[in-house]
Amino acid sequence: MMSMDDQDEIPVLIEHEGNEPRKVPLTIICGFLGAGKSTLLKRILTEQHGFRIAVIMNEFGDTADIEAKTINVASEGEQSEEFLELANGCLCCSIKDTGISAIEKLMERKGAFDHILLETTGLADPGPIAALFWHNEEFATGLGRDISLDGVICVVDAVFGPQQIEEDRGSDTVGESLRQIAGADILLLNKIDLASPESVASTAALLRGVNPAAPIHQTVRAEIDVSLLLGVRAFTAPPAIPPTHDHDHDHEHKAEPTHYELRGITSLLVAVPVLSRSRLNALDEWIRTVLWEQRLPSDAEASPTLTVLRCKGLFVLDSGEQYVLQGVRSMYELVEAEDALGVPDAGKLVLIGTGLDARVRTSLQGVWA
Ligand SMILES: Nc1nc2c(ncn2[C@@H]2O[C@H](COP(=O)(O)OP(=O)(O)OP(=O)(O)O)[C@@H](O)[C@H]2O)c(=O)[nH]1
Repeated sequence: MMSMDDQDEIPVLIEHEGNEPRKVPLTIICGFLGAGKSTLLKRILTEQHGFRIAVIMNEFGDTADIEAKTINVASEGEQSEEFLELANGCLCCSIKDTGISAIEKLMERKGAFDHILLETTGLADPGPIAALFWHNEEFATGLGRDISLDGVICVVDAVFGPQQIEEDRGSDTVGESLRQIAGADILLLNKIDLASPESVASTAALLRGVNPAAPIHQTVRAEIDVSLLLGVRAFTAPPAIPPTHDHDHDHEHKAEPTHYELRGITSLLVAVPVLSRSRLNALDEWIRTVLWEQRLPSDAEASPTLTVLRCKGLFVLDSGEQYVLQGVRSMYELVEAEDALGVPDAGKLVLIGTGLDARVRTSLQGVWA
């Protein structure tokens, strides 16, 4: 498995693995500081929703007072993990050091739960964590082979979110809040009771501008049907990309003018016509060149501004087959859709990152022109 950090290795496309035993899906929760991650977890840990969820938190904090059936403490050297079995069937696990050992411990109890939620600390970039769980070879040979990444949820503060994004925009690099939004499969716009409807709408538009592929759920105290968050199979199912319209979806061209000029992060949503097999191969090569070499195939040199943080796509072949593209940074896979979704008459591709301008769109469209 590849990342841009492994400069020395030659990237290899992941092969489709075919039939394999059911894996436990894992969902990553990230979010802005104080946006409501703990509130969401507490809700999941206490509500009767019928899901047996194992939650991995950095610390129990004020959720430790939740009524627990049994408490198990496992200590190994300096590591210590605690497990709480909760009345609603959830299993709660605290991690104080690296997440992996806690997750491996948890997997020894496989059967006690059917979904894992992993909370990250505020303002952590979910990209590397998602990459870890997503076809990480080292991890995949251990207990982690039984885990599949279901999706990344980002909780955004409706009050301070815009300000946080504004601050990120002021920094020279792409800030963490933008990376979080860009890397999410689901966005929770929380605390909408504390913001005016106009402000909530403008923040939602801002989020859509950064990440047009993720549904946005507006919540108060993270109140949401848990089934909207889990089992989305963001990394194996065809992505629920909004329909493409005639007008451009580049951030620069968005209808909603926003005073948050999103420095750095842009998104490109392109309709892809029905492709022949050879065009799909050409598209694969285009994606590979952009993701791994940070250049357009027509350019000799890498572009310092061209970065793809996240990509998703659904491509339809003239044979009727459908292919799903999923990528986190320089890692991506292009596999035949597990269950073809009806017969869409065309495909689409979403790229989220930096430097995704009109030249990139033109170059991409040149693949099938
Ligand atoms: N009014 C209002 N308050 C909320 C809402 N959601 C969360 N809060 C409050 O906001 C504060 C922060 O919420 P947390 O759930 O702790 O946020 P967090 O993202 O876990 O915070 P960190 O872990 O510190 O990053 C708490 O006091 C919550 O009770 C909401 O929708 N409306």
